Amino acid sequence: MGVRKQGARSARAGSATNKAELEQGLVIAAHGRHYLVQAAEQKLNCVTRGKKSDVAVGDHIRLARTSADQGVVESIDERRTLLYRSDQYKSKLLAANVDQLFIVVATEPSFSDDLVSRSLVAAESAGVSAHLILNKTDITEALPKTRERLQVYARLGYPVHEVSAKAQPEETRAAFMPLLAGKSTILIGQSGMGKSSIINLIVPDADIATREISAALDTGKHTTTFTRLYQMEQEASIIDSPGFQEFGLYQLSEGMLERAFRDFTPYLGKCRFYNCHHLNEPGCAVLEAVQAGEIAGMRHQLYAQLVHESSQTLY
Ligand SMILES: Nc1nc2c(ncn2[C@@H]2O[C@H](COP(=O)(O)OP(=O)(O)OP(=O)(O)O)[C@@H](O)[C@H]2O)c(=O)[nH]1
Ligand SMILES: [Zn+2]
Repeated sequence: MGVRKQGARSARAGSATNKAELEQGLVIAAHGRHYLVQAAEQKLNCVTRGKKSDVAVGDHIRLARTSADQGVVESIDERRTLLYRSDQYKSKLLAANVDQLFIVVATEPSFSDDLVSRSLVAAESAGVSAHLILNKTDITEALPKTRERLQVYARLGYPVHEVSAKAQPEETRAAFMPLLAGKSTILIGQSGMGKSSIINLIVPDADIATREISAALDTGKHTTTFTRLYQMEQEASIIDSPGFQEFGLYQLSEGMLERAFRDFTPYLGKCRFYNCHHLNEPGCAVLEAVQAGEIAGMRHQLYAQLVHESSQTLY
């Protein structure tokens, strides 16, 4: 998919400075500074120069070969989108060039609204569309309450798809396929939501591919601790990322934050002060909407927390 050789003379060790001589590749897995890259005919184990690790899974890169199955990343092609999170000290790239983010939640165990909203904010600010996948709908006792919890996101226009990877595998597969065709999709979710079960349903050879990638990158047995990309039919690709407990967004400025909250959009520009922070200013249209119940209090609290985080950035 989109991988082709650049010119007949492919690059040899260190000799390639001309872009046209470099080979093109797609980064399909990342582990520290080691990347597995799908080049024209084979997968290559690549490293970056120096200490840089600014390559993301999903990146289209130019590489110079250093041996039959190894190479050095020389440049990264312009990205359509880039999803990343960050803490106070540094940012961590999640995936490049994805079209959509699927957030997997479940009836059980309970999911975190904080992580869901943070993921949505990351998607909004990256220009990536976001969908919620509600898995384990077969656990009927917990279904009404979970649906109710997801209403806040559905009202904002985020599609919520109900599936049951275990109880209705065929229906689940059928529900996913049209959503994936022609797109690059990243799946994220907290541990236990059923993300692996879903990946195994929609990517038939996921286990084998993961073992191969793990062996090639020499990651040992910890097969789920790295992000990987599966290329599928119908020009679709799926990125599976390891579960995480935190989703720092320290990189987002206040201006980016207010725009990443869809619920704020109707009120922006309507506050008494043109430079309103929407935190405690008099005449703030956003705060009035929170008081009137038009914006969920939980969403505004997260906004305030993220504004606080963005002021703590040390890089
Ligand atoms: N009842 C029910 N259980 C499910 C469903 N899908 C997955 N599970 C179960 O939920 C548990 C977690 O599923 P996984 O697919 O391992 O979840 P995960 O999100 O990948 O979790 P980690 O591997 O910890 O990251 C397993 O015991 C699955 O069998 C479902 O649709 N219904
Ligand atoms: Zn305001």
